[in-house]
Amino acid sequence: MNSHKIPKQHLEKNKQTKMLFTIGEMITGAGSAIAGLMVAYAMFQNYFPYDLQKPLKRYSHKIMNFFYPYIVITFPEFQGDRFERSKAFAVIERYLNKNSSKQAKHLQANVVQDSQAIVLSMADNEDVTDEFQGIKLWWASDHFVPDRQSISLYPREDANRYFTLTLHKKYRDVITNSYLKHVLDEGKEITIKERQRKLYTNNKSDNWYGYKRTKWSHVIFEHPASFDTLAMDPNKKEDIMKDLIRFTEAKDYYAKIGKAWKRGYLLYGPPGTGKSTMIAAMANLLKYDIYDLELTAVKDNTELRKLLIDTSSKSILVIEDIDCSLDLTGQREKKEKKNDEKKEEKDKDPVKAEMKKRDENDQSSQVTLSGLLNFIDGLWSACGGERIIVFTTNYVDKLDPALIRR
Ligand SMILES: Nc1ncnc2c1ncn2[C@@H]1O[C@H](COP(=O)(O)OP(=O)(O)OP(=O)(O)O)[C@@H](O)[C@H]1O
Repeated sequence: MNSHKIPKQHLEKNKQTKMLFTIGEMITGAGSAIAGLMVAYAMFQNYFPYDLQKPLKRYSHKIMNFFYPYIVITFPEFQGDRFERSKAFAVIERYLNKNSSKQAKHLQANVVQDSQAIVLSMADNEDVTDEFQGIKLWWASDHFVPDRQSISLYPREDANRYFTLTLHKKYRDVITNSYLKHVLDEGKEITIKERQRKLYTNNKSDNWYGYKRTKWSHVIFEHPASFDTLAMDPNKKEDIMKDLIRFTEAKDYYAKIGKAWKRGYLLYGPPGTGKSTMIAAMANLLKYDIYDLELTAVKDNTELRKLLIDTSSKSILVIEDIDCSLDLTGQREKKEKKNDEKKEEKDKDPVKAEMKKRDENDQSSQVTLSGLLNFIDGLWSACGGERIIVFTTNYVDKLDPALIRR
């Protein structure tokens, strides 16, 4: 018997050709299936009664959901009246940044307000994976174009970006309870780290309302002072730095002992001995903003509270020259004395006394010591979270003991 042996090389080549053939067939098959589906969908849209389309779509969606084991959560970039960018979207963008810059091949570079660096985020149709407590999750970025044709002044009307998070049904609780909080916390942390730090000062309440309403005005904070350049006893310097760092890491401790996450410092000494420089060094060390509160521009305790509410966390609130800003140096006795004098004056010339009173009210701040103490240590002090309050004075002996005791 004659056996005709086919060479091995030939066999391999044949095999490859066959495989290519099968893949080719598969692609052609898939292509025609998709084309078929598209034709069917177009016919469905054109010929199926419009009123029946909606319920049919709803039911098919329900059936799909029953078999589909994943949950998809959408985070749109713009919500509500669409003029304000969703804070959650911005924070998620920052969070995903760390994964997307490694995993995604197509990135989008944005200059984000208040950020000192260019923010890279994944472009549309890109996706990245994340892992949380051993659970795998998928984030994707996309956009949709609204069907309605409307004229809008809004530049992004035609491109509504959104992120989707896909997870398995069985992890729903872990993800909604812990993972999303983790994403928001970490995203916020990154945002704060990369933000351009600011130096704020309070405006008079006449500017708080109307078109340009703002309680605080700001400039970019770029003071070069640091603990390295500060001339002071190295041990004291070390103590202060450690104390500051400990404070920033003590969120749980403050929560455990039931105290507001605050820390107060009183810097005192003759003019030009480095009090302001120390504050700048503190802000640079902790990467905090500074709110320089000009107490003489604050009318009363209510305004003081409003200003406090309007500050952000991770900031140093500075009240410089507290002895000059407010008459806290034995203010109570002085007031009594003044009241006696006023009574005498009123008896003599009531019109003149009233004029004087109005004038005084216009010029001087009505912020009281108790208002200030409430601001530092009372109920209102708890709002806003992580914050350091620094007072400076040239004359520590003149201060009311109630202020120093805190
Ligand atoms: N200990 C210090 N280390 C480094 N620089 C200092 C120190 N003390 C003072 N200076 C320098 O002296 C100048 C004045 O300091 P600074 O404004 O911080 O003093 P101050 O105590 O806040 O004064 P004031 O009470 O008038 O506000 C700054 O330019 C600062 O650089």
